[in-house]
Amino acid sequence: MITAHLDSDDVARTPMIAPSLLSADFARLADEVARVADADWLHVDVMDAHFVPNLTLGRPVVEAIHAVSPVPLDCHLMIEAPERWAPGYAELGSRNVTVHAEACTGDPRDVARDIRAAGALAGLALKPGTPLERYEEVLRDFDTLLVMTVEPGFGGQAFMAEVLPKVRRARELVDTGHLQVLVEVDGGINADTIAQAAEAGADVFVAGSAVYGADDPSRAIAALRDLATPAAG
Ligand SMILES: O=C(CO)[C@@H](O)[C@H](O)COP(=O)(O)O
Repeated sequence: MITAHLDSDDVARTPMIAPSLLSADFARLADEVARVADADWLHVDVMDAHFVPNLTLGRPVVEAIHAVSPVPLDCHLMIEAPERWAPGYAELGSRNVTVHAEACTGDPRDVARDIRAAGALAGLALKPGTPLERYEEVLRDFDTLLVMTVEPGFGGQAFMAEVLPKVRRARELVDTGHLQVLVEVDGGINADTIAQAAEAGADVFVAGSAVYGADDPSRAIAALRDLATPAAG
C-alpha cells in the first residue's frame, strides 16, 4: 500500500502560499488556475451547503482543475460525512486533503489513514471556535493542521486575530513533539495580516481575495511570501 507523507522539504519552515480558488472567476477556471502558477499549492474549497452555508464544486470539477493545474492541489473539504468522500479527492491526485474535525462522525485518525492510503497528505481543519486541546492527541496522525481564521463558508471576510493563540499552540506542539505537521492558516490572509500569522508559527498561508483580487496574482504571491519570510523566523 502506498501511503503519502510529508518529505523534509515540506517541513523546512519556508512559507508556502496557497491561493484560494474560491475568489477566482468560476466561468474561467483554467485561466484562473494558470494565473497562480507561482504558488506553492492551489487551495480548492469544496462546500456542500450543509456543513457550511455555501455550495461550490465537487469531485468532477476538482479532477478537471487537477488536470490543468501546474501546482499541487490542497483540497479543503467543508462537507458532512468527510470519511465517505475524502479518499476520492486523494485518488484524483491532490497533494493534501483536509477534513473538518467538527464534521467527522468517528475517529479522525481513521480518515487520515484512508486519505494517506489513497495517496495524499491528510489535513485536519478546525473552525475558529473549536479548541485545539480536543485534538492534540490525534495531531501526529495528520500531515497538516488547518486553523481557520474566519468562519468557513465565504471568501473576503476579516481576519480573526483572536485565533492566533491557537496557531501559537499548534506551533509549540509541532516543535516540542517533533511532529511532521504543517500549520496552515485560512481566512483573511493579506498583506496586513500575514506577518502576524507567520510570527505565530504558520507554515502555509491560504489567500483568496488578496491574490485573485490583485491585478497581478504572481506579484501578490511574491509579496505575501516576502512578508511572511522574516516573520517566520
Ligand atoms: O475556506 C475559506 C472560506 O471558507 C477560504 O479558503 C477563503 O476562500 C479565503 O478567502 P480570503 O479570506 O483569503 O478572501
